[in-house]
Amino acid sequence: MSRRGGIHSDEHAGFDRPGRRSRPRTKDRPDFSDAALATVITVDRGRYRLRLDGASDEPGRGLVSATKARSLSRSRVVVGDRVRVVGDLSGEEGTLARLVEVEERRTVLRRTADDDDPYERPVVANADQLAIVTALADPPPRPGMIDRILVAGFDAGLDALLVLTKADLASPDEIVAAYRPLDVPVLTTQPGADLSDLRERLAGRTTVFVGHSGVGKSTLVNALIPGLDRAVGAVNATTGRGRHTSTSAIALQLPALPDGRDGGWVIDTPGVRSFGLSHVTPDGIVSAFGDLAAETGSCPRGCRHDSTAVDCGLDQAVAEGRLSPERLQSFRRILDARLSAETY
Ligand SMILES: Nc1nc2c(ncn2[C@@H]2O[C@H](COP(=O)(O)OP(=O)(O)OP(=O)(O)O)[C@@H](O)[C@H]2O)c(=O)[nH]1
Ligand SMILES: [Zn+2]
Repeated sequence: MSRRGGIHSDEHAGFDRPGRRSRPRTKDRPDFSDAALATVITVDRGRYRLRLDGASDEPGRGLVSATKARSLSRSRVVVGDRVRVVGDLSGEEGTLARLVEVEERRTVLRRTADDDDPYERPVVANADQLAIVTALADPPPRPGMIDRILVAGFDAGLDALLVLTKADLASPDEIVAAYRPLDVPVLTTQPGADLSDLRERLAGRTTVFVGHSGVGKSTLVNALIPGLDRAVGAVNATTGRGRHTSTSAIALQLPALPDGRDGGWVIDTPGVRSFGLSHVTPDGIVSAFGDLAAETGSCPRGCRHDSTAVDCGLDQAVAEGRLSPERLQSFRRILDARLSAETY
């Protein structure tokens, strides 16, 4: 993976002309290390909405709009990116700052449009956790989809969390049982539910919310952030924009916990229909599970660790009692989500 200007530019690797990349860059590149730091909270057709570091927590403070400097024209900047910004930082109506540098990403959640798409696209940068929001009914849960999103999250090194909505309509028991062997925490909600467990899980970290359209993700985000009115068509206090913002991801700050701790950030993403995984390798998934990864040392080269694999170290670990068969079975179900071409 090559780096340029502090950003992983791998997503467009296929388009890069060779001469450009080898150009020496340290000598004449301006030094922006003193420029203000900010986080990208929305991206809308070449306009970036940023929140400056150190701004007060009051809604609407420290927000500026920016465009990318020409030096970044070929780098993709996504929600969650940490950036350096110069120019007019007043945030006043009509002002436009200039985004000059993207800091190295801690994590990148990626997806491909579908499994045949050779170009992986970063979706969100620097998240800590991925919350998969699924309704227990209306629409019914799609375990294949949950698994695919989980795979992308594990591959990105994010912690996973399953949030089951509409618990007033159906029982969560089956899904809870399916994910227990993988140690994925499962929380349930319904109208009027106490969200303190969820708030606790979100506190102090950045969590990407991903889910199929109609599962109640906006309802949940609105419940977490009083006064937000997400996706009801009204102008949004945080972004100053209307309903169309729900077609792109947005970072939203959660209120502090009752004891004063930082509530964390949610990155709400638009309802997904598919989650292509062609960029994910079996070893990328295995590495999310330390105990399993430790057992793959004896696997033959190129082992896919799936149920058809021959001499896989994971089977040996079960045979020798170091790994529970349920955990291996659940892991392989996840792996199948990557290997199958199924999309939704
Ligand atoms: N019974 C029940 N209905 C819910 C619950 N949560 C949300 N709903 C309803 O489900 C429908 C979809 O909710 P939204 O919050 O718009 O779902 P979404 O996932 O944001 O969907 P998109 O906006 O299409 O991405 C609405 O009619 C909600 O009132 C719940 O816990 N129980
Ligand atoms: Zn193996």
